[in-house]
Amino acid sequence: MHEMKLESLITKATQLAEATVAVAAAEDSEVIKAVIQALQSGFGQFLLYGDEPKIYDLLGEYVHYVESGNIRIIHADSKAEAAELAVRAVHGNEANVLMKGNVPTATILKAVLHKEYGLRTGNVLSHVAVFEVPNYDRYIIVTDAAMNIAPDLQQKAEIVANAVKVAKAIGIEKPKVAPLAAVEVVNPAMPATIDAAALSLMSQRGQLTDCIVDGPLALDNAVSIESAQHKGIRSEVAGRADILLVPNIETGNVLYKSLVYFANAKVGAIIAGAKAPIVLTSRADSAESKLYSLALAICATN
Ligand SMILES: CCCC(=O)OP(=O)(O)O
Repeated sequence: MHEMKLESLITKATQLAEATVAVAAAEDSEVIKAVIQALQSGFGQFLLYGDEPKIYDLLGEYVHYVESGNIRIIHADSKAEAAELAVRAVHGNEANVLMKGNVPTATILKAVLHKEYGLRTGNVLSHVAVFEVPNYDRYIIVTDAAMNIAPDLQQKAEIVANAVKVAKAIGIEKPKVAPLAAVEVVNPAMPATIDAAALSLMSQRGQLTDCIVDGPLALDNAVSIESAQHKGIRSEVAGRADILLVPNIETGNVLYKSLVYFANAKVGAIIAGAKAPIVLTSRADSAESKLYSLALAICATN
């Protein structure tokens, strides 16, 4: 069984090669807290783009990190400009991790996808969120809550591949993947069930590697062995899923926020598949989640 505490990613991040993180719109108390906690834990160098006076104000007694060179502040007049400058820093190899600060997801993604200075590689970019859920014995990885609106089958296959790489980076060697739907049988009127069945066959035929995909599964029988047994579902994945592949962004975003707000889950989240990992949490997520996301990004760079 892999270590399933997000805290363990912080220890791992301190043991890996030094990373430089470009933060877009760093003028946010939770973002600054996460940056300080990362430096106190012993990982990361930070380029903070945004409203310089506000960032200085938020740093308060920790301004010595600017004097020591662990933090550099670069003023931007708007959130869009901060996003562009931070993305350009990664594009130009000044930084090897990008972080969303207090900027809407759409604004940072617009810069990430920019044709001239963006971070595309030709792969599908997708959001991967790793949850530590109270009273649950393993990480739950949800993909995609933030980037792909209504992925087709090919995009879903690439989203799975991105999530599998992240799972491996945190010690899950052969993750079990549940493509979620509202039911656990193929129903021609429900496209998510047809894609789930196709992905399962792709897994059996070796078109999706380093993982076991089986679905469609509904959320209950993906994560609860009791539910799977009760419903008589025979599957290697049922009740033991590591990765939940959601059919669309609405399902993913609602599941992400349900886990945080109703289940008190902790999360670390990034976008994978770009030139560099992108720390991408909700603006409203805690400093702790942003810290775990930074650690996850650093684990994913190595
Ligand atoms: C789940 C991360 C994407 C998201 O919903 O971000 P915001 O809450 O900042 O819009």
